[in-house]
Amino acid sequence: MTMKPKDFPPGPPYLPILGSTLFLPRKLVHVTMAGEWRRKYGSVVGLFFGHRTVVAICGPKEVLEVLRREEFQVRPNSDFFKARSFGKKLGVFFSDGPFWVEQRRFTLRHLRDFGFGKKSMEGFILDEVEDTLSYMKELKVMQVTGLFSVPTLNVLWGMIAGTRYDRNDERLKDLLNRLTMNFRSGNPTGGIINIFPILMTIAPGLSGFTKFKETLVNLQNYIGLSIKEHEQTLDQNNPRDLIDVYLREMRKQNHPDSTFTEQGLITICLDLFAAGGETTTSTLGFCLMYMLLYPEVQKKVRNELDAVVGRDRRPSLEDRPKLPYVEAVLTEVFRLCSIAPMTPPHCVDRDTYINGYLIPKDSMVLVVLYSLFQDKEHWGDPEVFRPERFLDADGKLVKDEWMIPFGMGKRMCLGEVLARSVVFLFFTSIVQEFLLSIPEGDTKPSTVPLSGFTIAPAPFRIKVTERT
Ligand code: HEM
Repeated sequence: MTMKPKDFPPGPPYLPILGSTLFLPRKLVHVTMAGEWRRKYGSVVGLFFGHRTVVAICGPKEVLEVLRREEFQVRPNSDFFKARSFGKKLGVFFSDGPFWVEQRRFTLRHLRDFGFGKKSMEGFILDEVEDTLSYMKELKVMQVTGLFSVPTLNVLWGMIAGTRYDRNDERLKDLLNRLTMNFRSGNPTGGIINIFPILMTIAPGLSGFTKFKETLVNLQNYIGLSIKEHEQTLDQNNPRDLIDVYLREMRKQNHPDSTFTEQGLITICLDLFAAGGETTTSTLGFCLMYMLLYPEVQKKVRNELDAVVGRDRRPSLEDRPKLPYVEAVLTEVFRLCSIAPMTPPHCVDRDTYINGYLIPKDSMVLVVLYSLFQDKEHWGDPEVFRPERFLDADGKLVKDEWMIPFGMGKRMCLGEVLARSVVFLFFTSIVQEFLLSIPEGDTKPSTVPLSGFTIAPAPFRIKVTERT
């Protein structure tokens, strides 16, 4: 029988072996955690995944506190998470300690060199924007799901591997579809396999692990192939992309304790691929959805773009400070849609306390960002789409400390600058170029999202009409 430690936070019932598993909601876990559970048990909720102690942080004040405190910045030692990185803690997403510090710093620094936060990143993105606009012009009516998958991936892959793919590349389409299925089949707790890693061995088919593994191996091979090509053409003095600089570092640090290995490189590429593609694509999908649902907001965005940018050139990142209404709309989409309603699981590296409750060493910590974005007391009408909440009486953008869709502190998203830039440039260029509407005969898109590791819009179609 699982023993509840003294001072462990209250939470749903738990059973021998199964722990609290039966009482976990199947879909949109974060909604139950920030709503029903917070009301019933408080902001810090204790759970058991099998024998493992787990704590869900369901209140805004506590979320901000946990993201600031040092002891919460490690990742759980999970066989399932390690299954995606050759049975080890590699890459950036699920690693920690000095290994993570070195790899995160290196990745961030070199992505910056190849375009993060600099003009050259804008060039990568704008090429993809033009390609997408031509595609939309041709189709006129289209499914939004999938519309942005290849272009957003191309931006990322351009910086990582120096290549871009055609929208119709069959192998890439297949990989993206599988990746999306993996994303949708899990949930931010890591899902059933994370709770019972034994399922990977005793019921791989039934638990979904076989499919997960198949996609993973496909992706690893895909990345591995690109690494081999880079190895053959590497010029140490003229690195072309992230893979080149990583290979150069591997050769430089050629000793057994080096954190730079080929498996490590594959995992970093996989992390960026998985963390960056689906999230940015879904955000853009939601942006378009809200433009269909709120035509008056769409009109205001277009008016602001016409006044500030005009129609003779595309919006650029330099325009951002002059477009407060656009920024308010994007912030409201980030708030209301909560693409990452929970961070990937954190963990504690020592016994610690929050609100007087014990969080035992090695407990998994689920951080519900959604609780910040939906707090009634803070927002008044959190369920309403109202970009004006981020503008003051003079129409200037108002910063809100609770708007942390990319997390906060040491583990905060490594791709924030890139993601915000991609979303801004695609969104503004599309609204500048087209009038967006619901296709004749279609019903209004549903704002009820699809569940998964992250949140995605349910499929809907859009009609684009070129402006005269
Ligand atoms: C709208 C898009 C995105 C959103 C909302 C988002 C959100 C987040 C959040 C909430 C975290 C977790 C922070 C934590 O664990 O406390 C995270 C981590 C991370 N994100 Fe993003 N992200 C987005 C796009 C991207 C992109 C484009 C990339 C890649 C270039 C990326 C790479 C990562 C990585 C590598 C981590 C793990 C960082 C670490 O553990 O040190 N993300 N992201």
